[in-house]
Amino acid sequence: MPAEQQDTPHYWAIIDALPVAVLLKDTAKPQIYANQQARLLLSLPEPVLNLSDIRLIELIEPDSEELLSLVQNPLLLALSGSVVHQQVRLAGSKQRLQLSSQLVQLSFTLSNSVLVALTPEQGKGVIRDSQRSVYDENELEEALAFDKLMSLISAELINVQPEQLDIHIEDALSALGEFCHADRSYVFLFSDDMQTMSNTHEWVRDGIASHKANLQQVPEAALPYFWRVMQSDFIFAVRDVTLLPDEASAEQQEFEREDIQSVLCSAMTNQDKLLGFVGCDMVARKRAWTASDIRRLKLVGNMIGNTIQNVNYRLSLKQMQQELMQANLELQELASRDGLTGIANRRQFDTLLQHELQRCARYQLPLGFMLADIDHFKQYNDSYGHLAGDDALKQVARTLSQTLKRQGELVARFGGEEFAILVPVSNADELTQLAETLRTSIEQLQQEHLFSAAQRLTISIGATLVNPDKTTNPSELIRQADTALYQAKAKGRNCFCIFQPDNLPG
Ligand SMILES: Nc1nc2c(ncn2[C@@H]2O[C@H](COP(=O)(O)OP(=O)(O)OP(=O)(O)O)[C@@H](O)[C@H]2O)c(=O)[nH]1
Repeated sequence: MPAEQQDTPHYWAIIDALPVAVLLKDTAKPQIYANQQARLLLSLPEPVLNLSDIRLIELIEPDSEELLSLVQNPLLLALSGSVVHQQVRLAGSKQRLQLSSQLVQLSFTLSNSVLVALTPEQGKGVIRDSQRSVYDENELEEALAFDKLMSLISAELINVQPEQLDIHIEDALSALGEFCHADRSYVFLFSDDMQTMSNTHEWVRDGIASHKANLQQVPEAALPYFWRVMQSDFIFAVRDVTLLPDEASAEQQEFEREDIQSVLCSAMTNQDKLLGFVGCDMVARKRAWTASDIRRLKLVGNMIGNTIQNVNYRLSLKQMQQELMQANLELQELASRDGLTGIANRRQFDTLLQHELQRCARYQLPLGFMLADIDHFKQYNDSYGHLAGDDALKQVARTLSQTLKRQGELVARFGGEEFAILVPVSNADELTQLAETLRTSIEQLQQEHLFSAAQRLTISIGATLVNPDKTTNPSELIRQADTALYQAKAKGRNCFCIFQPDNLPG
């Protein structure tokens, strides 16, 4: 086994004894080694650390006295492979420290290592550089331009409509690719069960091949090393993919297939859950990713991750609302139907009658109303049984409904074996014709009823025609139709009567 794959590098004894605080990380491995001086300076109990231990070290920007956020944390940036030279102060200490990092190719290792030295301000660090600021002038201008562009894109993303989301994400990716001088930039999302990842959005420089179509539902097993590093460090920064360790052979093959020389990916998270990642590839040449590249990538990743979450929340809220509305409609429908016959029930009828009376009063239209009642239904039940009675009710309901098909016509179960019928007729003749049609439609069913005069199932109908005004009372209409029905029963059944104001029951 090569030396750099063992738990502690064999050259460690030399670094451990240095009189300067040094952190060392092999870029291909998650562990970070702190030498004796670093352990003393940073109060670290163990020499082997991981990135989460480093996140706990609070650093302060000594001029502004501001606590450095995770995104600006120079220790994390340095250990992720960026070259950093920056003054910092440890929380709780007054001493200014010079934090300097360097990527080194140690002759006895295969991959790159990052050396981070923390030296007192006046001291001479082993890898201390000239006193240059983190950014040179060009970088500063680029950083400003990028930030301006991002604030424009993020403003548009705040209330982005779901159908516009892809365009805005692609804009952000193209800005990221251009400013990081990359050849490709992209977004991958993990499936909910974290078993696969899919390339959802991509930007490619002119002349560079796209691989998006082949990168759908890529299983964890296809890129195990990448998956592991991403889950533990939330960042995957590789300057030269040929220097990846042996355990990353699957990744090396995939990078080769896509002609990738350098790659940089940063996780998109929501409350510590990995949603996916945003990344950049170098195809034409290698690139030692800078602190600015990482900052940009994290910014774009956060922006896209938050927007996707936001759109998903809004979509699921909308879907929930629609489901609720649908359930409500179904409930309303259920509450307005008669359970046995399936036609409108009394409650629905009352609402519609009120509505029709008002409509006809407004437009000065006549309204016809009928009550239809099955003849000798008690005897039908008694002779053929209650279930046969139920079937007869269903059959009558279906026949009446099928006979009345015109707009505005309504048949409802009024109660027991009685049906209420609303018809927008224009005169008494029309009402008479309709009543006769309904009566014969039941008679023609030829449903046996030996205890009825016609020897078959029949109905009697009481009908009335009104010219409603604002004062017309629904119960008056019902009373009139009921009076006419009583007359039809008295006349011998299987017939209809139209209400006449002077025809009082007798
Ligand atoms: N099977 C069944 N019968 C019902 C239902 N609702 C009411 N009935 C029956 O309908 C019958 C109505 O009887 P009555 O009001 O005496 O009238 P009728 O026998 O039809 O006599 P006329 O109306 O005078 O011709 C009763 O026996 C009720 O039990 C129902 O949902 N199913």
